[in-house]
Amino acid sequence: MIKIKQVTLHHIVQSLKTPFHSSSGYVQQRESILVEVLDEQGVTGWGEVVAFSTPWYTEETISTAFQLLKDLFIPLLLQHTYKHPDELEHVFSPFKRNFMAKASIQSALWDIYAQKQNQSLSAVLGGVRKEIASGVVIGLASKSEMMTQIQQYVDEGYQRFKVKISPQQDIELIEEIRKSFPDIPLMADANSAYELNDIDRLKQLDKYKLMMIEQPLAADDIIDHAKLQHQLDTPICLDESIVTCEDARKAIELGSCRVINIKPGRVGGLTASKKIHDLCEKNNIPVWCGGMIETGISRAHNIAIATLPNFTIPGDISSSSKYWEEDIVEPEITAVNGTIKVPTNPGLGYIVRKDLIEKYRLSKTVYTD
Ligand SMILES: O=C(O)CCC(=O)C1=CC=C[C@@H](O)[C@@H]1C(=O)O
Ligand SMILES: [Mg+2]
Repeated sequence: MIKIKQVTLHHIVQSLKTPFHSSSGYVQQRESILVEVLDEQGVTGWGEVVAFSTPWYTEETISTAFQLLKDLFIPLLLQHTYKHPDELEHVFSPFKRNFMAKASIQSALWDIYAQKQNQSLSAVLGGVRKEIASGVVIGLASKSEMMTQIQQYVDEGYQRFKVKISPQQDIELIEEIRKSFPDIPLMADANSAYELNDIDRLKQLDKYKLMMIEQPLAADDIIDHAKLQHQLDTPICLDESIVTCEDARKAIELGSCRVINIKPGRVGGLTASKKIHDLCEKNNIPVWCGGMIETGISRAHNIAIATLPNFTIPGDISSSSKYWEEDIVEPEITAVNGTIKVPTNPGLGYIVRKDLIEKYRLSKTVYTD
């Protein structure tokens, strides 16, 4: 049984090495809340709130998550005892959405649970891979900067390249990339920058052998995504549209996508990620793990979930050094020749560096039962 006796929220901020642009948002200073959970037997688990400072990706923010953790989710966590982290889903279920806040606690509980089983997080989740293929994201920038970055990441050995697109920069960009890199595994992420009216424009992308187009239309529009998918050869991958397992079921049933991007934070944690994974597997929909410009803590959770069998496409899990001068885990996460080794030691498998947390910390708040 797991009984939690203390939760500490570390609110930190780090500068990205280079600012990150997508069609819907921009990040330079990355705020995060690191969630340190301690059980009665002295085992510590770590989670991370991956919401951004403003609601440009989904509606949650660092402040909304902080508020709800403090007022609701931490007091609830402290009230119960747990045989398994899945039980938290039920404890939090009376409260709608706010999945990134919920996921941060649940991930920490998974970390504790794995340590108590003396197994890696990957093993307790049912992972089957010893290493995962690493992909990389190229944010919106000038065409020439994006080309330079792609070359750099090709040289580093990454196995999949995702470029951000928008109606202002799409066909010509992809055309130019394909001229220089005819065969790289390439995909485009639009972060909802298009409307169904843009169908002719999107159809023009079919000739570039993209692995998929991610989230072309609005997050709440799986009907139009289905109409679009029926007319496109290129598979659609849904990101923002899938926040629950039910969303995934409906999108699959309607034919709104042929691939799903799972981000544990977006869907409420590792338990929900596993459920969506299983549903997709049954329906022959491959999945991959997205990224949230996160620290090594959330990256470690992502690595663990990406070892499940239906994560067959390289995701957005890249080296810590892509964004950070120094990551707050040791060893840092490193893709070597486009591959990340999955840690085998109990729990997360990385040591969290409290010295660095202190260095980047804006505030620390402790809650006890
Ligand atoms: O973490 C990474 O390396 C990539 C992150 C990334 O591409 C995204 C994070 C958050 C919002 C988006 O702009 C984008 C995505 O939609 O996947
Ligand atoms: Mg996306």
